[in-house]
Order: sequence, then C-alpha cells, then structure tokens
Amino acid sequence: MPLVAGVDTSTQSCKIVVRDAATGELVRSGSAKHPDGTEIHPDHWWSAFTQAADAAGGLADVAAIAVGGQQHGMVALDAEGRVIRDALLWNDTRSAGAAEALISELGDGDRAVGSQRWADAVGSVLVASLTVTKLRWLRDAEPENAARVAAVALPHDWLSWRIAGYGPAGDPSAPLGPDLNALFTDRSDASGTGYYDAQGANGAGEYRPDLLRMALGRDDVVLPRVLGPAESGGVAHPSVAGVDVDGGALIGPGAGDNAGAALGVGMTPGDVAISIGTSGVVSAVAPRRTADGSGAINGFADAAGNALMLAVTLNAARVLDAAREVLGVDVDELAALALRAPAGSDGLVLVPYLEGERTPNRPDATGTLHGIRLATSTRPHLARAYVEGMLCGLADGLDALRAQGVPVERVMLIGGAAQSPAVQEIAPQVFGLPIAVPEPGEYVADGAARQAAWVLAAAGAAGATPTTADAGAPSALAPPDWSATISATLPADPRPEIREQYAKVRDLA
Ligand SMILES: Nc1ncnc2c1ncn2[C@@H]1O[C@H](COP(=O)(O)OP(=O)(O)O)[C@@H](O)[C@H]1O
Ligand SMILES: O=C(CO)[C@@H](O)[C@H](O)COP(=O)(O)O
Repeated sequence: MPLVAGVDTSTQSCKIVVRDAATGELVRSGSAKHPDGTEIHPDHWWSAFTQAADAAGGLADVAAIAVGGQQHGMVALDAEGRVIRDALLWNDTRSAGAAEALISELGDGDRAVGSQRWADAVGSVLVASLTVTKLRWLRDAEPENAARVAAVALPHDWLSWRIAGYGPAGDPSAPLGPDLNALFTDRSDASGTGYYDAQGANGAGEYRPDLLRMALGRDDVVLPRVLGPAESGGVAHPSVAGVDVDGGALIGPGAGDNAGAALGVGMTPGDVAISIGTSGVVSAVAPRRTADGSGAINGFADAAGNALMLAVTLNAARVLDAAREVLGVDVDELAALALRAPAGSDGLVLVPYLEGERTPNRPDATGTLHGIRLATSTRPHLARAYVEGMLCGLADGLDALRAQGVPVERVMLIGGAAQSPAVQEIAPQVFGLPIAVPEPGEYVADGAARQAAWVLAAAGAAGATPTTADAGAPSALAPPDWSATISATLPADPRPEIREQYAKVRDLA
C-alpha cells in the first residue's frame, strides 16, 4: 500500500508522520525544533522540515504529502521569491494598534460597527494575530519593505511551495525558481488571513482585495491559489528533502493547524477539541460559521468544506513551561506538585496573561498572581495556580463557543500539554465535563497525512498526475475513515469555585 506523509510546521517545532494510505497505520515519524521568538526567518522552518524528514527515515517512498501549520504568520516575498523580513507570527502582538485602526476604518470611526463588519466580512473581529493586521503594520512601520511585497503567503503555503521546488532565485534548494503564481493554500488557512471570506461567492470562498488594499495600501500582490479539500497543488520536487519518488509525490492543499487537528482526530459536529500547545484553542466543526462581533470566537473554515469555530488564547503550554522554570522542575515534577495542592489552591489565582492575551483581546496585559498569603506561598500552591489559571482561560473560550450556539457533546483534550497528569485531573474540575483523551499523538500532522491520503485517492492512484478536476469543491470521495483512538475518558468532577475565584480577579489587572 502507498505511504503518505503529514507535516505540522507548528510554532515550536516541525513534526512529520508517515502513515499507510489505506489503513492509517503509523509507519514512522520525526521532528525537529524551531527557534523561539514571535518573528522568525522561514528558512528555519525549511531547515527543521529537512531535519524532521531525515529523522522520519526520509520521504523518498511517500506517494503524497500535505502540510499543516501555525496559522496567520505573515510571509512577505519579493518578486524574486526572497523573504523580505522575518515572518511575524500569530503570537506577535506588535500589530495590535493596526488591528484597532482597521476596525475603526471599516466601522467609519465606530469600533462596535467596525467589529461587526469585520466579523460579517471574514468571520473574525481583528486582533494582532490575523495576517491583515501585520500587513497594515508593515505598511506603516516599514514602508520600504511594504513597497517590495510581491506575494503574501502563510507558513504552510510557503513550506508547500518550497517542497514543490520553488523558492528564492538562485537558491540551489529551489530548482524551479521564484514562480509566485505556483503558491497555493487551502480554505482553512486562508480564512485566518482577514482578507479571505470562506463563505463568499456563494460558499465557494473568495479573497477580499478591498480589505487587503485597506491594510497594505494596494492589492497588486500575488495571493496563494485556494485549493479544494482534496485537490493537489503540485508534486514534490525530486531534488529537495529526499522527496524523490518516481513521478513525484502529490502535494495536498494543507491546512491551518487547528483544521488539521480536526481532521486528525476525526471531529464531527458536536465534538469540541481543547488543544493545549503554544496556543490554547477551543474549537468545533460546524456547517456554517457565525459572525461573533464580540471577537471571542473566530469563524474560520475547516479542511473538509465546513466551518471551524474557535477561541484562541496566547497563553497555554508555555504557562506550564514558565511554572517549571520558576520552580526548577520537569514536566512530571510540575504535575506532581500541582496535584499536592487542593482544588482552588486555597485562593491562589493566576491570571495567565504572560504574553499579553488574544481572547480576551488584551495585547498589552501581563499576568497577575492574586491571593498570596503565607499559607499559599508553597511550591504546590504555585504549581496548581498556574495549571488552573491556564485552564480557566480556555473554559472562558468554551463558554464563548456555547454562546454562539455551538453544540457541545464530546470534549477532547489534545496538544503537547494534554499529556500532563495535572492537566488531565484538573481539566474535568475546571470544565465540569467528562473529557476524552485521545492516545498521545501528533494530530495536526495526522490530519495532514489523512488529507494526503484523500488527495491520493481523489487523484485515482499513487503517483498519478495532479488533477484540478475537483477544484474548489469537496471531492466525491470522503477522507479515509481514520480517527483517533480514545485512550481515556475522564469523568466530570465539577469544582465551580475554581472558575468563580478566577472570574473575580480576571478583569482587575
Ligand atoms: N507532559 C507535559 N506536561 C506539560 N507540558 C508539556 C508536556 N509535554 C509537552 N508539553 C509542552 O507542550 C508544548 C508543545 O506542544 P505542541 O502541541 O507540540 O505545541 P505547538 O504545536 O504549538 O508547537 C511545549 O510547550 C511543551 O513544554
Ligand atoms: O493563532 C492560532 C489559531 O488562530 C494558533 O492556533 C496558531 O495556529 C498556532 O498554533 P500552535 O503552534 O500553538 O499549534
């Protein structure tokens, strides 16, 4: 049976899984780290991808590949395919002022009107994470760089383009050169730019050049072609990264990471995923998005033709990393410490806005510890307060999702920090719900692999020439029937006092 590869080019690392296209069985995997920071040169993603491919035993035998990745990052390319400046990532908050300016402009000076108009137009009220705000920032802060922009891509688009053999003129690792028109993306990631309406053009989706122009001052830039869920954007070039199967491996459209995870765990309406990676994400698949003018919920697209509704926090797994740093412990010791303190940590509450915050929109906020007394000045109390505060931020996101009418029938816990025993014990207390934990895995990369298998099936056979016959529409074929194995279902253990004490101090800072 042919093999397929799924890639997750995430904030902290690049992860690759190789799976059997028919059964979904995991054959091998590899990963490599990205540097820290909220701006990064995309060459680091390329180098981590090639290292991860090596660690996964190479990709020479895969028949299709697809890339999921961190959303929203601004990859600005010049006419020669060169990266103009380090990419500004989703968690870079310098464009918060630009977001406010764009909201006001679309609202003719009225913030509330502008917020609703952005939500109606593209599914989301603008915050610093969204690409369109980064383009406005570039126009104002670095006009000489803005003037050179010939194309704007997202992290997964850029990596797919490089795998296809394109890249900066003269770069030996980019034998096909800088053809900007070869860039492609998918609906899920395009829907996070702020200049793509996934429900426009009668549901087919369309770019909004007017909104791009509002941000950048012009719209004469190449935007990646938006592919359908099972459409191939090209083939992997034989001379890059050992992706050298005869005839080339098909490259799938890819996906934003949260849409990738939804495909990876096999989410259907009624399922809610709580992902604790660098970002904290509460997400659900729905037939259509709503337009939440409050800004709590982003109405993006998923990778299979539906909407993906999500609340995203900037402060998730790294809050626990920060607690480990403060306490000088590893992940297991942090969990053990946290579980030695009582629920509610005797009133010690962390409001975890360590990186500012996105939901709620407080880009300049800092974290605050409330309720410090002699009795709560212990290592277990501190460890538990960090875990509870981080989870309370996500519980607010689940409330916001419910407020949009999203059904909540099954809650699943995924992402790196979902493996923490403290998170697994405390999450059912904070959410007050039973929580299903899929077996440990890389669900974004798995979703990308599932998409690659779908693309392969839609193309007819392994090694087939890519087709555009199904452009813009879901294939007649559904994605292969893989889904996550649930390894544990944690019973609900409601401790409302944890959220009550958090709610009392959340807005004081
Ligand atoms: N057992 C654990 N307990 C707490 N945190 C963990 C654990 N395992 C991994 N992490 C954290 O999860 C994060 C990585 O998760 P991941 O979902 O891969 O992030 P991303 O996709 O944003 O790169 C890191 O911050 C890491 O420290
Ligand atoms: O900004 C969002 C979604 O809107 C984040 O979910 C990013 O897509 C980063 O994801 P991770 O690297 O944390 O998985």
